[in-house]
Amino acid sequence: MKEEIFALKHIYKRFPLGEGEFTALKDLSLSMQAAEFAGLVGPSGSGKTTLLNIIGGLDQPSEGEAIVLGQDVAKMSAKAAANFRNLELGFIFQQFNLLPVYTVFENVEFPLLLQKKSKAERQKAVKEALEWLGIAHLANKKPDKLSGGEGQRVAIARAIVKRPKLILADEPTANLDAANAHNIMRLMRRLNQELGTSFLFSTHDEKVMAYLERIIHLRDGEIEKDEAKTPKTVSE
Ligand SMILES: Nc1ncnc2c1ncn2[C@@H]1O[C@H](COP(=O)(O)OP(=O)(O)OP(=O)(O)O)[C@@H](O)[C@H]1O
Repeated sequence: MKEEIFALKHIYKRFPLGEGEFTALKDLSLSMQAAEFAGLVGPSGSGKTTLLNIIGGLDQPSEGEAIVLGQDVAKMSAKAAANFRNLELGFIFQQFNLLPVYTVFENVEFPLLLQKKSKAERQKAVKEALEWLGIAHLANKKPDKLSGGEGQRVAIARAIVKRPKLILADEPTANLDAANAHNIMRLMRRLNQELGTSFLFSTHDEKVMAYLERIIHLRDGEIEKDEAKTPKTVSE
């Protein structure tokens, strides 16, 4: 049997709006199995980021059940959710979110410090992650000395260094040119296939969609279509 990565049931998310409220997610149910490479697509405001935030324990649903890696993120305290994110999940954002005063090595090491790993474990894991992404030679550079493609590789190394089962990637190619966007997608697909890491993207980018094997179309906070497709292969 395949391992379930998350299962959302009848999720509603309401935000206060003026005197009333705005419903950003409406009775949404969705699940994902281990090693899937999937994406949320849909018009601006359709609820993609809101949904990623709920799965990532960054926000809580107003109603419904959200089990992520066996844990009920809808009922966690803020502290428990932060701990869960540090231990279990990888995040990749369009702005990379690297810490400017630290080197590439230190940026990638950071999640392992939060996990209180020993120095020897940290060094081994960071070295492996940098090698995986082909950026070992950048270890001592500061983020402001990196190109966009290099910066996003560092962000991916930071996300995979703790070997999470699930990586959430919100518009990861938005700040990259076409060649870098393809390179980054190929790398993530390789990580997905070789390490078995599940990825859930939020994207408007056709280049990202080409690599996905499942596309979940959102509209006005609901799933309009959940489509399996044949992805572009990494060698294309
Ligand atoms: N904190 C908030 N307070 C009020 N409304 C919010 C909040 N966060 C999101 N919304 C609203 O919920 C809806 C969904 O937003 P969300 O950011 O999830 O959309 P999206 O599909 O990710 O859009 P984009 O593609 O532009 O990033 C939008 O109408 C947005 O204005």
